[in-house]
Amino acid sequence: MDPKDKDWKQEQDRVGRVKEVITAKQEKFEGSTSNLKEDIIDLRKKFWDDVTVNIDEPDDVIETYASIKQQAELLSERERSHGQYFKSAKLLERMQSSPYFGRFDFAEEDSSTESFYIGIASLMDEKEEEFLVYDWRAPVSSLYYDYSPGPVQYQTPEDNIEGEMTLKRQYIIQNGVIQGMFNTGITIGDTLLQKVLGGQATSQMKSIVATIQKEQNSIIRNENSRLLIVQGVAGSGKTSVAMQRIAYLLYQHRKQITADQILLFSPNQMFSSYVASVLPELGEENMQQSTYYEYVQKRLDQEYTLESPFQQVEEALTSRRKDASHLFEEMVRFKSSIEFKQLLDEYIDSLAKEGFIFRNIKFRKKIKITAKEIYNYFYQLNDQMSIPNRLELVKEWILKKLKDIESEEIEKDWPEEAAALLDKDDYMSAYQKLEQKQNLHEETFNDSIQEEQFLRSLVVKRKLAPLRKQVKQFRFMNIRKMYKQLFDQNPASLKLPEHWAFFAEKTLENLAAYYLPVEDQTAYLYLTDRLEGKKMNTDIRYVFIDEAQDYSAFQYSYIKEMFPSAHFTLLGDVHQSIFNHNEEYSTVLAEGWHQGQAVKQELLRSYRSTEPIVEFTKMLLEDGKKIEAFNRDGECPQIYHSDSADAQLDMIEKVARHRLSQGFETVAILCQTIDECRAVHSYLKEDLHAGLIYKETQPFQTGLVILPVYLAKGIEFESVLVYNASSDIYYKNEDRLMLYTACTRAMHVLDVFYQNEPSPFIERVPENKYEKKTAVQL
Ligand SMILES: Nc1ncnc2c1ncn2[C@@H]1O[C@H](COP(=O)(O)OP(=O)(O)OP(=O)(O)O)[C@@H](O)[C@H]1O
Repeated sequence: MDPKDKDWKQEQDRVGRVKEVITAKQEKFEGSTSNLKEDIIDLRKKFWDDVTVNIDEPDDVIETYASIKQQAELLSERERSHGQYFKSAKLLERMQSSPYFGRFDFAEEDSSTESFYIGIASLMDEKEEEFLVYDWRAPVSSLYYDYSPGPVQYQTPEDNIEGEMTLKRQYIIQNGVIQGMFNTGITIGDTLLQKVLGGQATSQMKSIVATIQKEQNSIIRNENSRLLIVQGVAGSGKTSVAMQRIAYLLYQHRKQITADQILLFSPNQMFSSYVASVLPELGEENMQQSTYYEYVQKRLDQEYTLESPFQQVEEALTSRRKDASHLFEEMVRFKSSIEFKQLLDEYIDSLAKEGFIFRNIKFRKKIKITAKEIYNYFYQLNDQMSIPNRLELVKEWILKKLKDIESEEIEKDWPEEAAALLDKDDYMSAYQKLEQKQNLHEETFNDSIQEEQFLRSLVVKRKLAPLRKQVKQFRFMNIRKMYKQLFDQNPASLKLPEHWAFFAEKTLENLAAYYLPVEDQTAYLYLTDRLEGKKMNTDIRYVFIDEAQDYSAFQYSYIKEMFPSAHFTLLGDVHQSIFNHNEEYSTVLAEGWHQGQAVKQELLRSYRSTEPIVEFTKMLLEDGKKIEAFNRDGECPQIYHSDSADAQLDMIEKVARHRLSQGFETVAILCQTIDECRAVHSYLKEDLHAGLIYKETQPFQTGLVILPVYLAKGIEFESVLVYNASSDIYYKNEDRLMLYTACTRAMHVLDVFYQNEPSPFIERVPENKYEKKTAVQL
């Protein structure tokens, strides 16, 4: 449609009217926020003036407490409202520039036609009577995403509404001016989607709210399933859908849940920062975000050197190149499986009868309670009780013993000596405490004997405090030795897998060095939790797992138990598994977790890459035929042959330079290993300013970057150069998936380089799907 059109003028006039309403609301808002701000400042300043502090009598203390609490609640209520106002003000600001992105005309049966305008938030008219804009998440808005003109229906909480859609229209509005307007047919504006997808990549993921596709909408709005599993091909919008779904849930259940009750497991920290701006852009707060590895680190980092998942891949790739034993792979596979979890369960059952390992309890270098004593106490408890319950009793028993130890120690010489060494501040605060105590007991004289006793007791209590804390944290049991015992004693009662001797040897070596590889981490946590009693998180209501194909079956089972009150959304792609867990993800896909409650959805259309790139990448897979490309034109992938390492590097340099000169803002050279990345990096001339990314903690950056494929997961680049896609590098099935992952990171252009022979996976791609080159002619 063009600006001379009559409709265009009418629409622009409407945008103008809506903007006026927004301006009026903004002014009203400013008034209320500044009042609120003043209120808050005032409240903070006068906090203590309005609180009655009196601690003379117990009743006064209670009153004082109530008064402080009331004042604090008032303050936090004002602060909350201010936060809410601030968020709404930001949304209004955004809507000033672009109040809505879509419209449809709809007539309910036997009623007249009404126009519905859809935007990032709802907007009422001046009288607060009619909707000028509907929030994209409102029930009626689903019509916009699900239907083209014709008969339609949608679901409200109460009813199913049917009717006729007579028009569907999309807008690009910038700074309050309509830049583009399209009437759309079957899918939501190919034209708009073309424009969006043809744009530049940034270091932050964008929201797709204006162009959500029908198949994506059904995932975003899925309400009923306890477990929603999405299998979506590369670039099909899984991450985008996850973010939109979170925004939808926050809107739909705004009275019941808050953003901190939603947790997203993301593949790495770089990815976490990549998606961090999507929700704020939609006026919502960010959910909690963590990588699984961060969770493991929080719990085990102090005791062990932990292998990161990326070190695990790197290790696997490097040892494979050295042709190291396939037994390593076998071990990782076994330890990631449910069979290992079952083996641990059997082992834990056996510990209920014998074999538990405790630590001696020492105080001032002397053993006060021996491990044997604790052992005897533990096993004389009723064996019908669970292990955690018995340990709870053991803990109480030890704490009681520590009380006796405290009394004995107070009478010894050392506390007196230590008391003499207390520094002035400590001494003064002890003295004040004592005085307070004396006052409370209405004793008016200063008793020096009592003072000395008080100081002794203070010193002993302080010295015992860390030990008490450790006991409360169950540190009196030796998990490490019990994990070790499983491997070095091979308990006869357990059914051990083939190659166990090899697994045991390697595990014992690692434990001796206080090194915990990825495949042992979940097992170790599981053992700890089963013994101590599970650390469940019942606050979290929704768990999202992105790159779900990279989690092992054992991890799934563990995560599921960790969040018993949560609904789960898993988003993954079996074709992008580079941690070798794709079999398990296939099992999760096939069986689900919660029998009968799992819903599976497939996304087959790829939006990220141009059609020629998708047509090429799908042929890399054995079963990629059903992947559909979105019709976006572009250059054919270029495949460069070279006959030496230097020639290849030389070509890479030239092509990277060319891609940058074409104006691409994000250009990535993807390699299999970090060593390769380093080699490429040191070859490139300095004026290219290539960034080397070798750690997952580095932030996403624009310009030219070199990184291993496994760190590029979930992320996209306008231009991708794949280094060394040669027959000796990408040849096994896992390599096929890695090559597919690498090539599917490209949005607009893809260049693949190899030396001597190309990977067999490239060879099977029909030659009309790419352009073969032996030299760089630009
Ligand atoms: N409906 C849509 N409208 C506009 N852009 C979309 C839409 N769906 C997906 N995209 C875009 O396609 C690209 C890929 O999306 P996203 O990263 O969410 O896919 P993915 O399935 O998670 O990919 P991968 O598994 O390959 O990491 C992004 O640039 C995203 O903005």
